Amino acid sequence: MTGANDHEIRALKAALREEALARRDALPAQTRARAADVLAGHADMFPVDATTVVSGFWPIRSEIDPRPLLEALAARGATIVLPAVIDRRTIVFRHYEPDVALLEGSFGTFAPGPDAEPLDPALMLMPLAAFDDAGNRIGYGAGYYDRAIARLHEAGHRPRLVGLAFECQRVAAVPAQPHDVPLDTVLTENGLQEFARRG
Ligand SMILES: Nc1nc2c(c(=O)[nH]1)N(C=O)[C@@H](CNc1ccc(C(=O)N[C@@H](CCC(=O)O)C(=O)O)cc1)CN2
Ligand SMILES: Nc1ncnc2c1ncn2[C@@H]1O[C@H](COP(=O)(O)OP(=O)(O)OP(=O)(O)O)[C@@H](O)[C@H]1O
Repeated sequence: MTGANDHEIRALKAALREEALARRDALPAQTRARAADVLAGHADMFPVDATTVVSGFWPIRSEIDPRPLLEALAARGATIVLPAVIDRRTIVFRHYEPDVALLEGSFGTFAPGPDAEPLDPALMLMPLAAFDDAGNRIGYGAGYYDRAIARLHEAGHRPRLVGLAFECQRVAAVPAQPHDVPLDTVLTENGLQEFARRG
């Protein structure tokens, strides 16, 4: 890929991100609360048991709230982990237990501290800014998730990637770059959508 093309893709992604986040920010409280409940109502669609490590996230800004869904999965025995930013390029996933205090990290995120056990998720419930009908996603632009997934792939793991989002974050097409790892599934207030599994 040429430098100019890459530059154009980045600019297009930035514009799509900004527009989708503005739509997400504008959602009324009732829509958000209902969406969180709808997500939790789909917990049975995920094959988890007491051996499954599931990554969630502690919602920031206007992100959809995955916590009721995480609680439902934990009730079925799943181990929940949350992303912790450890440097400008890296997130690790740390064991989340409801009674342990979360520490505030970069960008207003909250995560378990360094005493919490790091674990690799088999099911990743991922935040996103925008997504399309092929499962391409855009995050906040830091590349944390894309790098974390690349690392898991290198270690021989193929976690199932599930984006959690509002329908207003759906766009016609996300221009994918070589490092972008597409979603297997997206779950919105309208339900689950499976994408063709690649690789
Ligand atoms: N809830 C939640 N937790 C998460 C993430 C996430 O997307 N959501 N992350 C997913 O990676 C990691 C944190 N990464 C983040 C990266 C950037 C921004 C952010 O708000 N960026 C600013 C730009 C900052 C700058 O570059 O100056 C922005 O978008 O305006 C937030 C989180 C780990 N934890
Ligand atoms: N596997 C990777 N190895 C090295 N750099 C990467 C990798 N994945 C992403 N990056 C870098 O991270 C930066 C941000 O990428 P991108 O715009 O795709 O982020 P994003 O999808 O919005 O973020 P995220 O994946 O954290 O949600 C880019 O400069 C990209 O080159």
